[in-house]
Amino acid sequence: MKKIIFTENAPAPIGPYNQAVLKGNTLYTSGQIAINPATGELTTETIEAETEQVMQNMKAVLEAAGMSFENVVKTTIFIMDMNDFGKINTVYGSYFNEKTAPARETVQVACLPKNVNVEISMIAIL
Ligand SMILES: C=C(N)C(=O)O
Repeated sequence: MKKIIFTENAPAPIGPYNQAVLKGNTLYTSGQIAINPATGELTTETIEAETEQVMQNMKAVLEAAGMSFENVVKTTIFIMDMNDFGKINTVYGSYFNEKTAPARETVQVACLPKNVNVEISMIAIL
């Protein structure tokens, strides 16, 4: 049996998916984009601010499942421009201990929902 995770502290889904699904002790999150859940507006002033909003949204989803970034074992980062790689890494990296950071892949894509610049999904284990 799977458990649907929902929190108002992260943006509501903008399509036919849930913020996250817990199956057993494994949490599969949907990709988060930089929608501010308080306003419904995108945070895209800078790539750093955008990445920070994405990570804050993800933090809320993890917490709604009783987890934190410590529980994350794998992430995927989708970006529009590989030139942003360093700036995104700086913000993303501030959420993890370098020695215990999750596995990850980063891919540049042609387009993302709402024309954002970064989307991140995660897998976490209790
Ligand atoms: C934002 C998303 N996670 C989506 O559209 O799939």
